[in-house]
Amino acid sequence: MISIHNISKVFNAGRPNEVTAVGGVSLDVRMEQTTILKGPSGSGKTTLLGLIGCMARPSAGRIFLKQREITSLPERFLTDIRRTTFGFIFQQCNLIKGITALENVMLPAYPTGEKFSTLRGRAQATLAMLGVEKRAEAKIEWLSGGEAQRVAVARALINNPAVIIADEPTAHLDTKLSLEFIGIMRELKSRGTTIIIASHDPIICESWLAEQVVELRDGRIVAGATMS
Ligand SMILES: Nc1ncnc2c1ncn2[C@@H]1O[C@H](COP(=O)(O)OP(=O)(O)OP(=O)(O)O)[C@@H](O)[C@H]1O
Repeated sequence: MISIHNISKVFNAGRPNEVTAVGGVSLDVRMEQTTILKGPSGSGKTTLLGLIGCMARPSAGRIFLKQREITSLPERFLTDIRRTTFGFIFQQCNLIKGITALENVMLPAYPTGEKFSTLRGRAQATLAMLGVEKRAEAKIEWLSGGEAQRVAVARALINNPAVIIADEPTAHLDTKLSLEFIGIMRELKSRGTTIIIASHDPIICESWLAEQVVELRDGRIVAGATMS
């Protein structure tokens, strides 16, 4: 369980342009389930994902990962938790051009200090699991949209994370690719992965992925919007 207790994130605190992106959110994310954060643009979805995934620190409140309070841990512990617990899928894939699909997948695992050949083998196996092993040596700019999406998922999986965090993963995909993405998530869920997705795409929000839906507006949970 990831327990979020009264968490807030304020940007530019004390300045005229102060923004409360997340204001007093409390939420339990169940492991091995899928949770969707939905809400209009600017409602705080990305910020909340970043807080859950230890990419940013909250201004107030606490987060517990399997009963361990992680909010106040020193940065080096947070980096470690981020790397071993979470895999991130971004809106525009965020793959690095100029290097190959395989190299992109391996990148998040370099800091683990693992042997290069072991890491390479695991990256190849992950690409194969997603059906894009034949594109391993292709540069990112040579990939189709669907291939790039699968490589982005492979990169998120390389450190075998317990939790996948995806921010608007279908925003730039057509219906076919969006359904493909949902299929990949189904496979991950069947392997016991916890999935948290920020999306306002009806294809996602009305799919089986909507096990727990949390609706945000102006950085707060809309009353009565959490369902399971
Ligand atoms: N680094 C930042 N500095 C200042 N304000 C920020 C920053 N990041 C986000 N915000 C503001 O916080 C609010 C919530 O933004 P956030 O990106 O979390 O919303 P969102 O629901 O993910 O929106 P979208 O769907 O458009 O990505 C917005 O008003 C945004 O402008």
